[in-house]
Amino acid sequence: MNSITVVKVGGAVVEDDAQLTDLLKDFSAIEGRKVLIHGGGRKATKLAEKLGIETNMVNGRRITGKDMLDVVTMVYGGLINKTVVARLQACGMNALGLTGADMGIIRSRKRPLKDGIDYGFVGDVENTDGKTLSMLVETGIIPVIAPLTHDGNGNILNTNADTIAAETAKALARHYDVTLIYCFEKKGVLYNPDDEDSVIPVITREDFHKFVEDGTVAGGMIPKIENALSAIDCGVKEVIITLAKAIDGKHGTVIR
Ligand SMILES: Nc1ncnc2c1ncn2[C@@H]1O[C@H](COP(=O)(O)OP(=O)(O)O)[C@@H](O)[C@H]1O
Ligand SMILES: CC(=O)N[C@@H](CCC(=O)OP(=O)(O)O)C(=O)O
Repeated sequence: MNSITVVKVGGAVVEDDAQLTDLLKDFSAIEGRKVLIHGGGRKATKLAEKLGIETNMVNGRRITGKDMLDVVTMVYGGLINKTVVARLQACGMNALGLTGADMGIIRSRKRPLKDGIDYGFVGDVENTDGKTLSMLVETGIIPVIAPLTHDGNGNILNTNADTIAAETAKALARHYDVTLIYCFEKKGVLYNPDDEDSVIPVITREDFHKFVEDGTVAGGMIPKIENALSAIDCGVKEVIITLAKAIDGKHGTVIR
């Protein structure tokens, strides 16, 4: 099987222009087939605040009312996605910006009430079209995917970018040997959040449960590792969580 690299870049990097430019240069240098998934939660929160729309996050997921849905559609599908595509084109990469609605690549279902919480216009992924993505990739296109999905009835839904990355990697695993790299602003999953160099080299499902229990892993890192583990369970060959400046696959935390 041919190989493919799926890179997910998080909100803190997307928000910082210099970091984003560096990451896109490094992403351009990755050899072979590749796909980029971007987040942008922090940018959406800032724009929403300017517009007087309050942000509420529950378990790392944004409660997405109608006004917030408009904000995230503009920020993820427009501002960030198109900026990233333009920058990649400048690096000589034939990038194509997509949301999950484009070519119907990621279909989702509006999340039902969970523990009495109404997440609003948030989508749980039901199906990802790896065949169409691989067709694009095989013609030399580099898909750049925003964290937006559609329900097949004309509605855009907001979906966590780490989940989009895992689901995309899983769908591509039927066609390729997939390496999934989650990059963010830290060197990996850390034993001690105050010690930047305390990178945990390998995390298994067993370690993960232990780290959640003792508080080593918290906040947004919990769903990120859950997504990483689910990708491994579904045939993704390798998952790495690492610093945006170190996406060469040789650094960070390996999820097994
Ligand atoms: N053990 C840990 N190691 C590294 N980061 C951790 C850890 N536990 C919690 N975190 C937090 O998780 C955050 C990453 O999750 P999140 O903000 O959702 O990332 P992203 O922006 O890439 O989606 C880090 O910024 C950090 O604050
Ligand atoms: C439903 C949900 O929570 N969606 C996320 C999508 C963006 C995202 O995941 O961005 P980061 O990777 O920068 O965190 C949100 O709106 O924050």
